[in-house]
Amino acid sequence: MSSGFSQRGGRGGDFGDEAGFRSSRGQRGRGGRASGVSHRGGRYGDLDDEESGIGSPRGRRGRGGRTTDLSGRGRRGSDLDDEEDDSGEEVGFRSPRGRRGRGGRASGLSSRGGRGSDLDDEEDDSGEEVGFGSPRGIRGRGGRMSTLSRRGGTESDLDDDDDDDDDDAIEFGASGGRHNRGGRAEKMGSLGSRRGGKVRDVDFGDRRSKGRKMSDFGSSEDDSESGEVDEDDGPSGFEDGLSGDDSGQEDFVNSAAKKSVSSESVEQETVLGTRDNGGADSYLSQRRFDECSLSPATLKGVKAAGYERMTAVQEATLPIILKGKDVLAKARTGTGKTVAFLLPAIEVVSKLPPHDHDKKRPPISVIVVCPTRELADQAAAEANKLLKFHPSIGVQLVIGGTRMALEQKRMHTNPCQILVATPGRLKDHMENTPGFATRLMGVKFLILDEADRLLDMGFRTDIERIVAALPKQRQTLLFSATVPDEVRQVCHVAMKRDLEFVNTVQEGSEETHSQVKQMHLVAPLDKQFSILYGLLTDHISENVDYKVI
Ligand SMILES: Nc1ncnc2c1ncn2[C@@H]1O[C@H](COP(=O)(O)OP(=O)(O)OP(=O)(O)O)[C@@H](O)[C@H]1O
Repeated sequence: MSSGFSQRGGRGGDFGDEAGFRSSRGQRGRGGRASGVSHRGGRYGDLDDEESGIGSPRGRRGRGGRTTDLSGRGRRGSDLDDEEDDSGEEVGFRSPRGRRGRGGRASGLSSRGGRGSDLDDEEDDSGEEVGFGSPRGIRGRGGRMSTLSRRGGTESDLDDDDDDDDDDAIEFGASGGRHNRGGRAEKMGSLGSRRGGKVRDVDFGDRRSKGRKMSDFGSSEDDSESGEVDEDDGPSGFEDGLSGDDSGQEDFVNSAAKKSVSSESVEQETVLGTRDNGGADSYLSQRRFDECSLSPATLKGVKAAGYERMTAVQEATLPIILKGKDVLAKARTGTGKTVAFLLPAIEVVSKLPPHDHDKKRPPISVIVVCPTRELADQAAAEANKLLKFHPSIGVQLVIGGTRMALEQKRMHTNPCQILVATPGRLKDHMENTPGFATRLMGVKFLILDEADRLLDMGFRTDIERIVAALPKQRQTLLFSATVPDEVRQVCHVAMKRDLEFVNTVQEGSEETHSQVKQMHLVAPLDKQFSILYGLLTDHISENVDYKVI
């Protein structure tokens, strides 16, 4: 699981005195184990932080902890003097678990692309006291406390016995949905099939309901012609289901989803605190992997990886992919896409005739193209995990930023059937690595992960070149969080006419999966950065697989 704090566009001060920020774990949460805070388009100014009592969400009284290197540019961006403050001012930051934290440990945050802020944590004598309350309503020492609504409410009530002046208030709320007082819940349920249209629509039932079968698969109707098509001869189901703008498409594909959503409302669990595991597996469907036609070795790998039940995306796409169909899956990040496309890919490779060892190198059978190195790295790691009981299948990673010669050597000495790559580097190998283009003639499976992002990042030409260099007789999967025109155009170029569109994103739903915990905070502008800093620091120190956006 990964997480990220998203602050798009660097909107920090829209709330006047009460400037709020909201975090959403994994919102378009790429970048994997990033060790940095990336501020897209946002700039932080220099912040003078009066006594910054940024405590741990766990509430350790982390006074005098490690200080910080807060800069991607190698400079010290933050000086936190965590001294005892006897001025009377106390900025408190309450733990989600109700314990008070002050001071707080800090560690190295890098600020990629953004400007590091200077945090001067000086004593302040203003007498201001700001408390950061617990969601459980336990009063923070010396500070205001927050009573946080547990049900999907993002607005926190700050009960301040002493002071009604909201200017100083720091609120901390949480929600599976933004500003979601009513507790909107993500739901999933039966997967309907648009017959003839090849547009599948995940009907979002109650994800949190227990013991109920949630997904039902409609049969895949597939009698249209196959084979790669020209750009002007697009996939038929695709045209049926996806013409027009994105919102229109969603209306089309989600009508069933809308119906079921309106009929049920689901109690939102507390999402404060990243380790409050209350609904940890709520994103899983009831369908188990062993109900799928996976080989015993693959199933053993799945089990060894700790997966038993499928996520919604896996449940919706796996059976179709295993039938050999091209699939365009609209799915959000962090929903289990990687496993969804790797398992069928592994199955395809495992069924291929054994490699003739007289030949120099086995052909590459699967190509996974990811937009970033981190994502590629994650996908390769996941593949290795799942391949535990397929010792003859190898995975290689080719990504920018590493020495090509090294990759060439590795590919030469370690034959691989599954290649995970970023587009630029893959193209480089196609053009410059002897024998590589020939090995690509064996490709049976092409996966374009996060296609919208690949295109956003300007990889369209590279993708088209890659597609053109691969055999036409292959299966192609395209996963994307959104399906704008450009993605559709790539589908036309790269996929078969009878592709199936599987939409696992509920119309109007948040971009982020409900399983991805979210919280928001309303704080005075001058405290925002220090609070964010404390949150991130704590999060990073406690979550090995953190992801920061
Ligand atoms: N069926 C499952 N059961 C339990 N955990 C799962 C399952 N499928 C995937 N996971 C875990 O969920 C997390 C997210 O999965 P994954 O990385 O595949 O999502 P993703 O949609 O590909 O995300 P990203 O866009 O960040 O790559 C991973 O830690 C993965 O190990």
